[in-house]
Amino acid sequence: MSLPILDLNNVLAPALAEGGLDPARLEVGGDLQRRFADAHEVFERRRAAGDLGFLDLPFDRETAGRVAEVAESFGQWFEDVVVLGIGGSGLGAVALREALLVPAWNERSDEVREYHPRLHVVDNPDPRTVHALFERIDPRRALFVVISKSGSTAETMALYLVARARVAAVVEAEQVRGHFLFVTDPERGALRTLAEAEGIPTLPVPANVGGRFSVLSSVGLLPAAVCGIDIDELLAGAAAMVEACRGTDLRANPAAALATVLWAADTELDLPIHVLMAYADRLRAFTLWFQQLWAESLGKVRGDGHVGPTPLPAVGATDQHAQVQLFMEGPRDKIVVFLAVDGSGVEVEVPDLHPDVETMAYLGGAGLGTLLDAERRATTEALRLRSRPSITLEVGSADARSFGALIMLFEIATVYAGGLYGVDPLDQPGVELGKRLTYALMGRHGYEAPDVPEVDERWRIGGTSG
Ligand SMILES: O=P(O)(O)OC[C@H]1O[C@](O)(CO)[C@@H](O)[C@@H]1O
Repeated sequence: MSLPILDLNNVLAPALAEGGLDPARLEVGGDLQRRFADAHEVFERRRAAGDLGFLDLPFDRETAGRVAEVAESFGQWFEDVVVLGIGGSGLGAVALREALLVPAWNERSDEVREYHPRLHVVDNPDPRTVHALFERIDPRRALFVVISKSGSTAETMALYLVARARVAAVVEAEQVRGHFLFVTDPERGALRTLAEAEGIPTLPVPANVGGRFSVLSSVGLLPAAVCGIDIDELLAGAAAMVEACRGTDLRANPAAALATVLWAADTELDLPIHVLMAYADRLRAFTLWFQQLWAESLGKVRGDGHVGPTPLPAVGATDQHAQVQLFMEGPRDKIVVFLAVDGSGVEVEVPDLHPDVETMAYLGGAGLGTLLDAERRATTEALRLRSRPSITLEVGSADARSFGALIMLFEIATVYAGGLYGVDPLDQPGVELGKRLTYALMGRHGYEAPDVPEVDERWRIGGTSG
């Protein structure tokens, strides 16, 4: 199978006239290669300690079989499947649905229904979203898949309670549990306890797989399989990428090259903003999945300093008319990773209706896919001409197999990047304080209300008219 190709030319000298990395530094014996070797050692140590459970997921046939069984039997009894989960427990399902099921991101994807149930993913406890969902679906015909590794995340618990009450209002008491499936830690947490007490079916998130690395566990596989995505292909692509990312030779290990170049871009070239710009609507949600992965894994305290790149999602050609002005002429603090997708299989020809109108004639007879790809190549070249670096990841057709490979590439690169930055990419201590303060504000037992400074009304500006 063909795996994504990582093209580094436009971050290297001489293609980049100014500020490019010297390619010799990436060769065997080069200093970046040696620097990566240290990060690789950390990675291997953690792998041996059993911390990197996400690497085993593509080979876990038992879980894949169980997921397929649940999705094909239980899952197909329903008209609507509603995933309730946030962060790593929701973003992966959306990325898979958008990439592999619905071609256009801005279509009402949840209204596409043929054989499979419609898949909805609710992450935010926004009352308008939740209200609108329950206006559209019939809880008697809906399955709620509650996904939470910890089994305690406030947003997900609240959404579960709402869903539970909505179901209980319209079905017999003994049927309520048949409308729920929990995806959670195999041993711990409130969802696990509840499932055991009430006989609610569950699927596990392995204890050594953290939320943002869990898309290839039941967390992403179940929603994907329910709506007809070929999870075997997805896992086969991911497995091939695990095999491809071994060793310390940057020219033979794409995740190593990606992580090392992005780390060097931040720490040496002063390019701390890492833009992921997909030239396909259907990869927009993937860029949001990447944003969580990169931000939550790498934005950390190290010693007494703070490190971490800022991931910035973008979509071409849309963002050529929004963010590219900034990328071209704004501060030199960005490196763009382009996702180039081969649109083969689907092409829409532009008809040659006005051969005499100069602004339209050249488009006649071309394909929209050809135009989109030309725009990507042109943007890459425009950046290069201004010595603004970019990387291109050619992801092929972005079918289930290559998408699985792409997911694994970024997951492995993230752990490598953690080693390069000298931080633990698997934890997220920075989100705890906000969680505790929310508990306090919501009156959770044992959490004290924060001591908020008095508000000075003079600095609350606006709000009245006339
Ligand atoms: O799966 P859980 O435990 O509900 O957590 C949801 C998300 O919350 C976080 O812990 C913090 O934002 C993420 O890492 C995680 O993906």
